Amino acid sequence: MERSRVLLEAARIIREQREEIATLETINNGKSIFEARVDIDISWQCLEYYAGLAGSLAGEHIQLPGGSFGYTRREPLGVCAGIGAWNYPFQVACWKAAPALACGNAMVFKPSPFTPLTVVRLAEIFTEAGVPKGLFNVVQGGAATGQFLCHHPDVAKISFTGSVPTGIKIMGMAAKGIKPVTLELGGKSPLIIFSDCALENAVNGALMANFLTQGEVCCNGTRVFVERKILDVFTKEVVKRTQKIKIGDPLLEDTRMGALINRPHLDRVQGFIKQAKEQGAEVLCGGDLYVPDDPKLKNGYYMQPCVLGNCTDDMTCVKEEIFGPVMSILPFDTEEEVVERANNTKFGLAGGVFTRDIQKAHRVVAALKAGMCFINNYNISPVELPFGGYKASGFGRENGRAAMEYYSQLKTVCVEMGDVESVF
Ligand SMILES: NC(=O)c1ccc[n+]([C@@H]2O[C@H](COP(=O)([O-])OP(=O)(O)OC[C@H]3O[C@@H](n4cnc5c(N)ncnc54)[C@H](O)[C@@H]3O)[C@@H](O)[C@H]2O)c1
Ligand SMILES: NCCCC=O
Repeated sequence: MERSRVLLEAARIIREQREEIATLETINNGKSIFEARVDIDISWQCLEYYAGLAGSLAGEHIQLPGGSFGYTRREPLGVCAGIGAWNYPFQVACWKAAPALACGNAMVFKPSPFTPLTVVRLAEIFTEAGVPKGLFNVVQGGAATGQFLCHHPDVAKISFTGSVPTGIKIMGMAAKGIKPVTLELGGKSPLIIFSDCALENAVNGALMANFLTQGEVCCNGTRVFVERKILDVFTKEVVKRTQKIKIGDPLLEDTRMGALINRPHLDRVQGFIKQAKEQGAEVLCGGDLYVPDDPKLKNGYYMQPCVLGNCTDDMTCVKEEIFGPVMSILPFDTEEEVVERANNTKFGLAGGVFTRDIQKAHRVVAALKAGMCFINNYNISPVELPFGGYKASGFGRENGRAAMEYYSQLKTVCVEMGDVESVF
């Protein structure tokens, strides 16, 4: 209950300072202030949620013959290392810190060197809220600092959010120390639009699935499978809406797409579009650099959100995570065919389906090999729901009750009520 009170106080301070933290996050990452506010809201909700669970950590009582019994205790792991990506800097830190602290652990958090700012504010807020000195710590740095944390003998667990190649290295380092690890990695998720969907919702869902945070979202539904019967009408509407997305200064109220994280990443995303064209995809809209009118923004890392048509499953843009505002549209004819194609990927983070047929919706998500599935919506993040991947997208879960298991360990106590019968 004491941990709960401190987390609730931290959540209250975040709510109170929402605007200031959101502004800092926009400067940190380049996402629109509109979205940064949502991220901050999800962050304080996460702290409130785990404040609610902190007092519920409990074990089991198990009866044994002759009045003996056993019981289990959920105990903290110790010092947990959190290593974060740059796309949701404050939110990722809260998704790790809240369950870690609720379970009684300490955390050392390393943000991405591209977004060092807001997690420092989180540490200050924890201190103001009453988190004891040294319980939540921030270290800045890149790969070398991350490696140091993973190898450190006092670190008991590693919770990592980032790319698959780095995830592989983290798992290797964790293996050397026999440390449990949570891996929240990348994706190339399918979004399946059946012809019996509510079209406007499906179009909204496709935009949500592709263009939040400049498309730099791990669970984005970037392979948009559309039933051929509605391919033209759906595509036309998606293109029309994509062209209306307001790009520019992320601190302006009406901006809905800000700047990508840095020049090399922007060049990488542009490279994927160039390759898509070479492989036969058609750019239906966007894809070019965007130069805002404001002269102070002219060297910013802006691009127009892009919709690709004429895509096939073997194209690089359909197989690899682009992590930018690029949607690939793929027609399909039957449910069986689309499920098979949707699952034909090394990733398994998320998936979505739009249909009015509720039986079909549940049948399809049951068949998807993905950890986070949406029916008739996409990319909302209720903190009550466990989030995490299948296959190369990682394992372990953040959010929901499930995360408590990943930040605690189970001790079993066996209690003898009779005499000891020795076999010797
Ligand atoms: N599944 C999820 O919840 C989730 C959420 C956000 C982002 N992501 C993924 O993250 C990726 C983008 O983020 P990124 O470019 O920051 O990823 P990244 O793997 O390059 O870096 C992630 C973090 O790991 C650190 N790091 C890099 N090399 C390291 C090493 N050898 N040892 C220890 N730490 C090291 C970085 O400094 C950074 O803090 C995308 O693939 C995206 O899908 C996943
Ligand atoms: N809504 C946050 C999703 C985290 C993945 O990038």
